[in-house]
Amino acid sequence: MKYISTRGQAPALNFEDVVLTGLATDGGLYVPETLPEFSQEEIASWAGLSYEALALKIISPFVEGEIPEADLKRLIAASYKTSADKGFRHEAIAPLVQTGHNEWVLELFQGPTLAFKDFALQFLGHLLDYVLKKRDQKVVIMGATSGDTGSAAIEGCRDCENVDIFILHPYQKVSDVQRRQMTTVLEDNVHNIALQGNFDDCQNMVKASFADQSFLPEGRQLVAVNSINWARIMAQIVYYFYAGLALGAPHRPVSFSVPTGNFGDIFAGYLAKRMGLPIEQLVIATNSNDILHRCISENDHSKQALVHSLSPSMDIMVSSNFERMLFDLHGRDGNKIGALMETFKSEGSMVLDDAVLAEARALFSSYRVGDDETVDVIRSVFESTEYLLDPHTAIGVQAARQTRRNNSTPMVCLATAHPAKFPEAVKQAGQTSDPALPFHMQDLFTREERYQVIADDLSQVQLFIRENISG
Ligand SMILES: Cc1ncc(COP(=O)(O)O)c(C=O)c1O
Ligand SMILES: N[C@@H](CCOP(=O)(O)O)C(=O)O
Repeated sequence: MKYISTRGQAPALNFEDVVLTGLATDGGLYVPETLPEFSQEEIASWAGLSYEALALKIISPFVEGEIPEADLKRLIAASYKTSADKGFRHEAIAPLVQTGHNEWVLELFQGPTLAFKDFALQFLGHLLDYVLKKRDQKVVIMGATSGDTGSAAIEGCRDCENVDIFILHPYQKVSDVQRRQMTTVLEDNVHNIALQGNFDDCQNMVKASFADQSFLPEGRQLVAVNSINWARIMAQIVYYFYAGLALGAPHRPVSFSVPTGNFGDIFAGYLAKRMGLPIEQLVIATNSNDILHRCISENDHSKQALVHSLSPSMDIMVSSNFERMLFDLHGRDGNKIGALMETFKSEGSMVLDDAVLAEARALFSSYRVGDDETVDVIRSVFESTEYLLDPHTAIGVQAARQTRRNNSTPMVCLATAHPAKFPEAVKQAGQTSDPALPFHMQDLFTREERYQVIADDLSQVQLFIRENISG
């Protein structure tokens, strides 16, 4: 399988090189040159497979010719093991819970750091360890987080011998639980930077560093743990198939509502559809940082000031993976995407052609949910079902309810995080005590923290990284 850049000017790469490369040299993102497609019969034959067995079916074609099946099987088994602390806390790995008429919540927060990021980052950690040992290579991971990617990446990579990991989070703009999940990991190869800026500033800094890596010591290269890394998206495709099969696909269609920020998760859903899963509706659910909702509903893809919300992990204005979507919507014309992204960078906005917009609207519904509505949904779902949603999941549930076209098709709302990560929103929704953290995190607030506050200044951040890379 070859991978090509969305901007058409970078060399095509194989899977392992794509995993280690992050951003393409032309600033684009890597996507598979061709997408595997599964027949309805083949998908039907997967009914009842375990999560690991299904992951093997879906991931195999993407790594064919590079990772032998026995090795891939081992990586997958290590990534999706059940355990009370370092693994998934539910036998089903991604269990479904019914919250309304033909409405389901897919619990993607059963992993070690309580967010959907564990699905891809547990796998990426094992994959990197495997590839780097094979190549006898050391790398530097640099990642940006609005709260969840950071801890999942640290958890996934803390035991990788050949990795130094540097995670940038926006100072004082992630929840206390999220920050402590990252900053209480004290291994020598783990470094947390609290950047005096917002998530977009963190992400810009990461992208700028990928574009010019001359600040690194000789022989080191940056590796991405954000969803610019293709392996992240690939691993996330699996749970769409898993939920769809559990609800009767491919014999009946299924819909998904996805709390959206960087557009990685819903892009994985779009790919699942193209690979053969009969998905009827894909809902982009945003908080008040609603550039994607405005784009789909009004053709207004313009940057606005980033607002700090009760769903901080989705406080994102520039959604990296939308570029991958635009690439497909523009007939995979890299030159067009290069020009479009340049316009967006220089003018802060872009307008889609009528045909492109029409196709985007055929593929996606969208809805924006502000903080008050988020709190109301957490409260009302709890009152009717005693099920406690986290604020991001609540946005997905509300967007599903507001945009749903067909009640006879199961609607799956992706539960992207555990409510214990966001006690503030939960309290505002009328809960009198904080949701309990799982057993392995009960001492989180007594653990020692280590992090560095740094100004929103590229050279200061790069200096910190350079000085802290292991020898
Ligand atoms: C809890 C949670 N929900 C939703 C999202 C949005 O996912 P994506 O960035 O893949 O759109 C994120 C992070 O991005 C998140 O951490
Ligand atoms: N919500 C994310 C933001 C980064 O998104 P990613 O999927 O590109 O890693 C977070 O929690 O950090």
